[in-house]
Amino acid sequence: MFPSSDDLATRDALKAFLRRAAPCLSVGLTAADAMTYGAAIAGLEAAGAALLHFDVMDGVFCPGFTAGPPLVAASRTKMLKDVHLMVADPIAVIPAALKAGADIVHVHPEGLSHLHRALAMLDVEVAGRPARRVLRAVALNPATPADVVAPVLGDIDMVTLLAVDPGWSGGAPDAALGRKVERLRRLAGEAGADPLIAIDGGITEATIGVAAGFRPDIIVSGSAVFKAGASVADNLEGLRRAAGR
Ligand SMILES: O=C(CO)[C@@H](O)[C@H](O)COP(=O)(O)O
Repeated sequence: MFPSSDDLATRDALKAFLRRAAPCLSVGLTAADAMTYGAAIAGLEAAGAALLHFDVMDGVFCPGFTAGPPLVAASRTKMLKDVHLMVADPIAVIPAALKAGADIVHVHPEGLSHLHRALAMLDVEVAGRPARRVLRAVALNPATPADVVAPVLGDIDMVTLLAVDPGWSGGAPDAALGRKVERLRRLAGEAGADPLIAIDGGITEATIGVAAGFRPDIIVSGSAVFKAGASVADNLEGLRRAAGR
């Protein structure tokens, strides 16, 4: 469900809250009908979703465009705002994402010259909420090795492994992704770090069991929640059941 004020007190408390719900679903709002985003958010809250995932696309880093920080700001919700910056210049977008109230911000290292700088920009309090810091996340494309995050494991709270290139669809969690999760766990252990691990892309009722088998803390799903035919509540329940929750 939703985090209590104790769960929100520190980054570690928030990570522990998300781990208690593992695999916690982060639901991609942009898969919903844009004319009904408000109703979609209300439906997710009623169905007990804890994380609302925003795919921010700029048409440069990935195909397609989405509304970005203005949509994050306009989305009034008790869910945590999980913002995935799929943009060519995250450093330019981070200030607006923070101002919009993001609780988690993902940056991609691919094409980014200054990953440390971007992560340092995320080391701030959540906009408008007291004494709580943003969770700093790095998202990796399927072809990007887990080792890329090794130098920054001490500076991040979460790593998201994509099963599909940003902006595309059709990927699915597979054995290679499982090996990448294991490699990430090993790197984190060596660094004395303990990031949340998320899997994103190609998640359906048929594939979520494979993803859950890799024991991630978070699984991102959009289309399988909003476009799978049944109601949002039933689709969420089906995903949770198939994930073994
Ligand atoms: O970020 C990406 C990659 O384009 C997506 O994986 C979405 O985050 C999830 O979308 P669905 O495939 O679940 O609709």
